[in-house]
Amino acid sequence: MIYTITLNPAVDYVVKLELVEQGTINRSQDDYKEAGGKGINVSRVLNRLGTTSTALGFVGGFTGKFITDYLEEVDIVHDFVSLQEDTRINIKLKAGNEETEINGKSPTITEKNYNSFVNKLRGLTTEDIVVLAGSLPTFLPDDTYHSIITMLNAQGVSVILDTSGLALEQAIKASPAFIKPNNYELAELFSEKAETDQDIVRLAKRLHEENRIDHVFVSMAKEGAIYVGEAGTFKLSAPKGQAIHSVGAGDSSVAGFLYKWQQTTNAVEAARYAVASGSATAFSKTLCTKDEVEKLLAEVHVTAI
Ligand SMILES: Nc1ncnc2c1ncn2[C@@H]1O[C@H](COP(=O)(O)OP(=O)(O)O)[C@@H](O)[C@H]1O
Ligand SMILES: O=P(O)(O)OC[C@H]1O[C@](O)(COP(=O)(O)O)[C@@H](O)[C@@H]1O
Repeated sequence: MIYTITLNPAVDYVVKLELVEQGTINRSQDDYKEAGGKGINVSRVLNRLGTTSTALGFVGGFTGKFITDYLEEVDIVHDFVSLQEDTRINIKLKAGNEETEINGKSPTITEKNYNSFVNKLRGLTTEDIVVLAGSLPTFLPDDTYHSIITMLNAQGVSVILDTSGLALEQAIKASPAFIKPNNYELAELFSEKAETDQDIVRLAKRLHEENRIDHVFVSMAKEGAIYVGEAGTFKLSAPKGQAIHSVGAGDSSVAGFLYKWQQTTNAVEAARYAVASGSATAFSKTLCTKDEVEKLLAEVHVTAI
């Protein structure tokens, strides 16, 4: 069974307009709300690809209810711990071609809340895969993912990780099976430039070899991705197209990789599917559908480097 963990979910409030003028009233041309947060997006895309998963983490208040109602509507099983305070709202502003994000602050998570959550992971086994994705709520320490991965590795569970900053820096020391930093997150992690393919390959190889991470998938938005892992080192081009809304593109890549890896255990095919999934989301108003992904697959060119 696949479990996605979103410790800091969000209602994404997407607002579209031509131009934002500071210090005056702006009116949106289109706006809508999405059940978001990285693990939840992974569950949503897996669901669209035809794979079931259970969404775990914390939700609270009317925004939390919005998320659980939505998941129930689309038949995604969830088992969140309920919080007293509201789940955050993240503002995703698309003004012309420019995307600006204001991610809200997290609700309070008590020790009791956290322990209830961890207890849900104790029964997982080698049959299970866990996706840990997104930022950590401010109430949890930077080594939270590190502790969860250590615990799950000891239970024989495969862990996929998509996070950034200090949470990522700590978590990689516990050797998750797969990570998906983007090129900026990779540069931040090593406090080094990650501008050329050579820079990215060198840093990704360090993660693969020194941190014993089986699959390192570095996403690079419209430049596609670089994969370093047991299967070798590959550059994957992204299909060309009109980016409509790229929020969730990274989460779609994670879901795409996992979906194809489960079917084939072929890392190159999984990486190709990951790029097509990310691009299909970037090219649509919301998260990708299976049809949209499969139409783009032939446009992802894989080169061994
Ligand atoms: N403008 C774009 N054109 C084509 N593909 C894109 C574009 N933006 C994102 N993607 C696809 O989505 C994937 C993830 O995007 P990226 O922006 O790197 O992730 P994140 O959202 O995690 O920062 C890329 O590897 C690529 O396949
Ligand atoms: O947990 P974080 O890092 O604040 O990110 C949360 C945001 O990321 C998203 O999951 C989108 O992520 P990506 O664009 O990286 O795929 C949004 O749904 C959510 O608002």
